[in-house]
Amino acid sequence: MNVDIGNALASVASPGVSRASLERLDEQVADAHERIEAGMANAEHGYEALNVPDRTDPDEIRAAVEPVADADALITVGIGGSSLGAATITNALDSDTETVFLDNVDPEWVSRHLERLPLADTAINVVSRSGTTAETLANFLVVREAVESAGVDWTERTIVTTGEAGPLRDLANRHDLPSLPVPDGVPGRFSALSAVGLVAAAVCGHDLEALLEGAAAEAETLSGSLFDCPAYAYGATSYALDQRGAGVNAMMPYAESLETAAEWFAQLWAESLGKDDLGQTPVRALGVTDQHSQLQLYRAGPRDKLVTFVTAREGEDRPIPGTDVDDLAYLGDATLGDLLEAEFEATEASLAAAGRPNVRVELERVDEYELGGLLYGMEAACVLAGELYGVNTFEQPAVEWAKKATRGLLGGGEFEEAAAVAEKTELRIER
Ligand SMILES: O=P(O)(O)OC[C@H]1O[C@](O)(CO)[C@@H](O)[C@@H]1O
Repeated sequence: MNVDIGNALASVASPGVSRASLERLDEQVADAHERIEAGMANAEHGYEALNVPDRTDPDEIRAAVEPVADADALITVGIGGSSLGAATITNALDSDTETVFLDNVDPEWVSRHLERLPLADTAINVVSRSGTTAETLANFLVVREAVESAGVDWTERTIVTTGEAGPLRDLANRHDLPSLPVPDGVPGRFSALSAVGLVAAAVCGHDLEALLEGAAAEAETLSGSLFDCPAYAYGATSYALDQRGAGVNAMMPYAESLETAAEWFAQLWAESLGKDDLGQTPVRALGVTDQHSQLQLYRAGPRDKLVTFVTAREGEDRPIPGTDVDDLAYLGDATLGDLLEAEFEATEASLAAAGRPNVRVELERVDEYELGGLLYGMEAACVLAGELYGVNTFEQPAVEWAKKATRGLLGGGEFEEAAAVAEKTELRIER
């Protein structure tokens, strides 16, 4: 990925970061890079995430999915990092395999999917690092029951990706299921380029080597200066803008195929940096669509936002037919791609004209190689930002309270968190 941080400079935007400030910050980037390099070299927890492309074996993944490689449909049962990386990749690329990501426990939504999928020709990709995530286990049990009710042997349709121990590992061993390990020392949100994200890509027939080559090429750009490394430039600029008041980061890809990438980024950024009362709030947005909804706030609301545009320089195009509507005649000589690009450039310029900071992340096109670079680049940007914030980038303790409360509410043990639920302060306004 390439980045253009020109519209984040203080000469353009407020908040903005001066070139001199970036040069001073670059000293911290150099120190952070040394820590990152050492962490990678020692396979330290978290930093190991940036070694994943070197550690992932595409042949091992393809061998595991071979029994279901011809599936017409794929259900991935996982949540957070155990779903969003896979969804980012498969939702961005064309495939004949229909993909469904059960990463919520909304009963109507789950039932609708199970009723319409060809379960006899559906692969089941169960992913959980811990193997204990309630939503994933609950959805797996529901999917297994539905598949059995359809007269299908679920053990012939299921692949498991999980840790060395836990209920899912036990299940895989007990039923001799094809299974893959999750990478040691890699938090789920950083594991898109491991089996966690690539099993789904393999079932869909995507080029795993290209994904990993794109990531590896991005890894080669990691250096001791933000001025030589797009990922560090993005991470450092986002951090610097947050320090100057841009506490929100709207991730706004100008490609439908990258909509899920914004959702993946939101977990990566929020769960890694949201600690010690610090962190920048990611907002999922989409161009051109959100020009007709959120742009008003981005351009004229509080000066508390960075907008991150992600664009692809090349892509399939389609002409706009001529029209006899005079006011729209100018469209008749254009293509949809021309319109998309013009709207992106106009929106980028409209924010700059209003002094609203924005950064452009550029891909050549949306393919496996570029996706691998984007995923790796944003992971590296996040690791660097975590170093600059001085937070523990790779843990997520704040999510545990609600898990305990949930278990308590469902009779899974005595948890004071569950008791707190009953003590809710109420002020009900009823119809
Ligand atoms: O892969 P697991 O262990 O099921 O966890 C799923 C997700 O839940 C979290 O642990 C947060 O609860 C995320 O960090 C993780 O990606």
